[in-house]
Amino acid sequence: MADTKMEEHLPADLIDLGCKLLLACQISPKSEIERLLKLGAPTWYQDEELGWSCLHYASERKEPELLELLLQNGAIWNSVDKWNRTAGEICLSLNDQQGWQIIRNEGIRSEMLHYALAGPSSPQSDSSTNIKLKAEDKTSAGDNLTFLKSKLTWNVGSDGKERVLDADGNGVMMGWEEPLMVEHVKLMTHEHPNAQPGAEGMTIMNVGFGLGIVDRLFQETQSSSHPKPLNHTIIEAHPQVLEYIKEKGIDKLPGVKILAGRWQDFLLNPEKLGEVLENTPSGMGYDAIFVDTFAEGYEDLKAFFEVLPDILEPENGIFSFWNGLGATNPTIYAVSSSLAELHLEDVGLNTTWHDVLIPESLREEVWKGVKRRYWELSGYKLPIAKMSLM
Ligand SMILES: C[S@@+](CC[C@H](N)C(=O)[O-])C[C@H]1O[C@@H](n2cnc3c(N)ncnc32)[C@H](O)[C@@H]1O
Repeated sequence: MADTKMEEHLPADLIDLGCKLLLACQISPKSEIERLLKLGAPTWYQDEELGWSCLHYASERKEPELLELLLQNGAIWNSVDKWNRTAGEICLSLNDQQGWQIIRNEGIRSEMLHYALAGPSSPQSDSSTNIKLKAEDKTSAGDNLTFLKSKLTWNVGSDGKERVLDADGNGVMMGWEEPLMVEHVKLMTHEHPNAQPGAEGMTIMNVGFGLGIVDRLFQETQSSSHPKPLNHTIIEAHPQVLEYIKEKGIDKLPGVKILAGRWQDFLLNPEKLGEVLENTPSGMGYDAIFVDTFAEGYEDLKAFFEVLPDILEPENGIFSFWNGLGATNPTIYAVSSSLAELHLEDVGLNTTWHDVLIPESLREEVWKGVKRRYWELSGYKLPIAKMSLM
């Protein structure tokens, strides 16, 4: 957004061209916009009043070629206005599916390119145009190691549901997510051969205990006719959550094994990986793996994807994860979900998406007393991924 301090350092003629481009994107023909771009008009420039970029203004015109022209000339697909809306949201509000797809596709292209250029082992590189799927702060919600040292509080929210908050008042796990966890568990277990009557039971790995909702559901889905999990491994890193697990006797349940530490300590360390696979019959990998941690970003999730071929049972194994990154904005959420699908494909997994509606009532009451709202959408995209058969 054009802030006055920044403008002091910009050449006056660049600011002038930026303002002209914003105006041209509202009222001028494409030829005039092309002329300004040739003169070097900055496509990243945003006005002060609304925080709108040339792409926001152009989105109101429903002219696909104009959006393409601006994107080809460096317009930033995910720059947000004062209300956290990208140009994609302007298209959605005008029911312009074509315009929205152009912006979303540019998001996917640019994010994939970013990761391809960053390479598999480079440090967390970043650029102003790529999605900030990780807060850049060192507070508890933005940094995993800070979070793991912070003090947690268990309480009941005004929606009557239990929740865990971190030291800064951010929701680590909130009871409103239970219906979504129910869907995850259903889709991961119902059709699996090892969960059918008479079968031996599934081998399950859950990363991140939180309130233990998903773990309770994994135990409960097995009825008198369906077997309980044969093995249920939980990886959890926060010392207070580990205490809570002991207090509740979760670690004493048949088949349950607690691995105390970060998932990175177990799964990215070849010596420990053997220990993790010992829990599965003939070391072939888990039947179901679910990941839902806290204060981790897309880079961490992608690193998790990369170990899946070593830990997921290849024939019928099912992987799913809490799909919460970018969920404060529909366009960014769509791009981050597609990015995950493409990166899962890179490691040999096919993803199907299940759309789950989140009722309005669940979206309001729950946030009282919580510092940072992490969910703004009416729907949840639930991923189910399996090894693709060659
Ligand atoms: C959102 S909660 C999980 C909620 C859980 N799915 C449920 O149904 O209640 C996240 C959990 O992940 C744990 N965690 C965070 N980072 C972790 C890491 N790197 N490795 C293992 N556990 C982690 C947190 O301590 C917290 O208990």
